[in-house]
Amino acid sequence: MQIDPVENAELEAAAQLGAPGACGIGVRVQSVSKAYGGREVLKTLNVDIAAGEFVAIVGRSGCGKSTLLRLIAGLEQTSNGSIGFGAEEPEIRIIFQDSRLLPWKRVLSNVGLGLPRASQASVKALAQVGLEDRAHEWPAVLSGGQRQRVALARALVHEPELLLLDEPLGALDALTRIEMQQLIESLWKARGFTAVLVTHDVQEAIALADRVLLIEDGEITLDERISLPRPRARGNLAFAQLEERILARVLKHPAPGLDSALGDISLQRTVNQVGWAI
Ligand SMILES: Nc1ncnc2c1ncn2[C@@H]1O[C@H](COP(=O)(O)OP(=O)(O)OP(=O)(O)O)[C@@H](O)[C@H]1O
Repeated sequence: MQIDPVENAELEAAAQLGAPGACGIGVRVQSVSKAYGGREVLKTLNVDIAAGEFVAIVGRSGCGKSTLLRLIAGLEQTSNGSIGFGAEEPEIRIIFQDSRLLPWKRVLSNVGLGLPRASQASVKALAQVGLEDRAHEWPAVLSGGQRQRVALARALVHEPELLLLDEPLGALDALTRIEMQQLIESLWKARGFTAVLVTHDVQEAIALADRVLLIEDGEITLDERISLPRPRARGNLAFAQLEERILARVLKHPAPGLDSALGDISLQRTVNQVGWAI
């Protein structure tokens, strides 16, 4: 993975942004732009992510969320600007919407991919995602949610300092999705890594993140700090108001008054128990 190093002073600053996590690293995105074939997808983006912070990125389809994640992961190069980390050789892992497990390897071997041998660490990581009893099965017999748990274990086994999540729960049913959100939050709290989550689901972003970033027209146009106490009750009034406000912002409609907002919320909750997707 190719990482652009930042200057020492900047590294320290990035590492010290906000409350440092137990083993998270800071990220500094500085004047980053990305173009494909002359079409600019990201325009001079600037954002600092503190060590141990949980940041969610939302925005309409095609706005550049996954592109930013791939740039942070070092899977693609920026057209301009730089991305720096609070460590010289950061341990970065990325999880996608599909688990990308190797079908010819059993669950435990998938978790231990890249490690010299199936180790205690793989067993422990599998236990942390609640799948220790499925270690010797094939990925094909697991449910979609279980496969994503294995993908999570495969990332955790490397003790990531930065975990990038590209719509990892997008294909899951409503209940599994909420269970997975809780699992991700508990692992993040226990391990202290920095997390960057791309999601279409505003409710998911608010449930999990310390900050929600909105990308529009290749720029970050909203950087909202979420100060609700954790764990966050989705039915709570403050949660619902925030969700309404951010969604209105994403859709570029003015947020309605509180009364009508609450009416809409209860209606939409009945229709869609997961939350509002963009
Ligand atoms: N390798 C590529 N070559 C050309 N264009 C690309 C490439 N990767 C992404 N794009 C374009 O960049 C834009 C942003 O894509 P990106 O996948 O980052 O959007 P997104 O916000 O993650 O979308 P979605 O929510 O639908 O996944 C899109 O218009 C896409 O077609």
